[in-house]
Amino acid sequence: MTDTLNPLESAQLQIKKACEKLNLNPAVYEILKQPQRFIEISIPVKMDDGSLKVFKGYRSAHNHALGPSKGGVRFHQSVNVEEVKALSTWMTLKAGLLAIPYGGGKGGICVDPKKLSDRELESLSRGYVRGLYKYLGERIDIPAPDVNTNGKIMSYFIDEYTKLNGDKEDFGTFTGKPLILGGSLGRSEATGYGVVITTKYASKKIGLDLKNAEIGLQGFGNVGSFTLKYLVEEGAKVKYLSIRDENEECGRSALYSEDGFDYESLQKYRDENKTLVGYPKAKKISDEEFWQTKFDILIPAALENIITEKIAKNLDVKLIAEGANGPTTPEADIILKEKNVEVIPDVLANSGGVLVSYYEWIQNQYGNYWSKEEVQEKQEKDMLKALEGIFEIKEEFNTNIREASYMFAIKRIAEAMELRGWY
Ligand SMILES: NC(=O)C1=CN([C@@H]2O[C@H](COP(=O)(O)OP(=O)(O)OC[C@H]3O[C@@H](n4cnc5c(N)ncnc54)[C@H](OP(=O)(O)O)[C@@H]3O)[C@@H](O)[C@H]2O)C=CC1
Ligand SMILES: O=C(O)CCC(=O)C(=O)O
Repeated sequence: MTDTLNPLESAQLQIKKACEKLNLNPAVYEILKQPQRFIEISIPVKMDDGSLKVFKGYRSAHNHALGPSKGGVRFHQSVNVEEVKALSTWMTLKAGLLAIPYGGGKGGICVDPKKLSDRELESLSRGYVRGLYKYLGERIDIPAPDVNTNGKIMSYFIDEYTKLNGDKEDFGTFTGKPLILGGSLGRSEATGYGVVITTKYASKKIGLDLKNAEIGLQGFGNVGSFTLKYLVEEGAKVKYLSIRDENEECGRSALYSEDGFDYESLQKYRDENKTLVGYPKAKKISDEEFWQTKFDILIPAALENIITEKIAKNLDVKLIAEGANGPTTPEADIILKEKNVEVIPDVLANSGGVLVSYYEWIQNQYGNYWSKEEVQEKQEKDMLKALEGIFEIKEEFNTNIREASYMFAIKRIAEAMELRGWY
């Protein structure tokens, strides 16, 4: 069997299985298998050397049964149509399982932003909004950060959007903004914090002691870094970290620290060097050694299709928490199931990001801002509610966490679609 590596097919397969298990009207799957709206744009950018480059941009609004579309914008050289569609599908499920009033959205630009100057990046970001602004809005479609985008990009987005939208300062049209532009405390931390909430919950369910667990993490960006920070706050140690390493043929290597990594020190090194390659307080190990390590918990928090069939066959792990979107291929997922590895799926594990984006959107509507403690307390409460509902379904249907999460989310989305007369 070869890995298909198509994230949209993978999302469709998972939805189909959940719909069948719930014995839903086949119309539910027919509606959910494709986005309701998909837009492709070309963005011309005048480069610093005087030349012109045209970049491809996309925005997918998967399903608006529960409310406006919501989801991040990714700047990466591998962004493509299928990927954006799949990512928007997963967003619909995240909103469904958290019971927040959104549909799924996602966007991206096919670009390696590390190769652009600050001016080129700003021009590209503004071009993205110029191409799409008619389809964005706090009641239509609400973008946020994802891979290689951040509060600075959201600031360009909001500024360009406001200019094109008759100077209406609808700050709720974008989330993940800097605090001064209506961002929420706790949003930067939210996805990693949520990964830790779900990991702690699932570890307890399967009798794993987080404090003594052997933990491997991949990625030290927004999600990976805060996952590490909050794991350490829980008293856990992360000793293995898989990183991007362009000196290696496979593009990756890993770091090993006997005493466990320290968040501040990694962050400082990465800020100064723009990479973790050469981090002095750890031993470099190969990508191969990383995947051959016996882990209790493995947290992929970088990109999709990382855990392939080949990797899954050799993995020795008890629990996987998918911090990234789509890190496990469908074939690998079958193998993990056969090996009784528990997997907290992306739609649950990393749903803390969109949850706190929702809080940001609420705060923008009221112009009234919450403390970080209030945000995190509410995040924990809302995520525990979803976890409890999902684990009830897991037990009732004797299934795994991925399928139970899909079923829990789809039940709510299907009900909304039926009430709206869509089937
Ligand atoms: N940000 C959010 O709120 C949310 C993000 N997600 C998902 O989480 C994942 C990570 O997103 P986010 O943290 O925001 O993105 P970032 O761009 O902040 O970080 C990505 C990280 O992955 C690393 N990386 C890239 N390629 C590889 C590789 N081949 N091997 C190992 N590490 C690699 C990057 O390293 P380097 O810095 O060296 O390039 C970086 O540390 C994505 O799948 C995203 O969709 C899901 C929900 C919400
Ligand atoms: O905060 C958001 O709306 C975006 C979150 C996101 O893109 C994701 O969960 O993948």
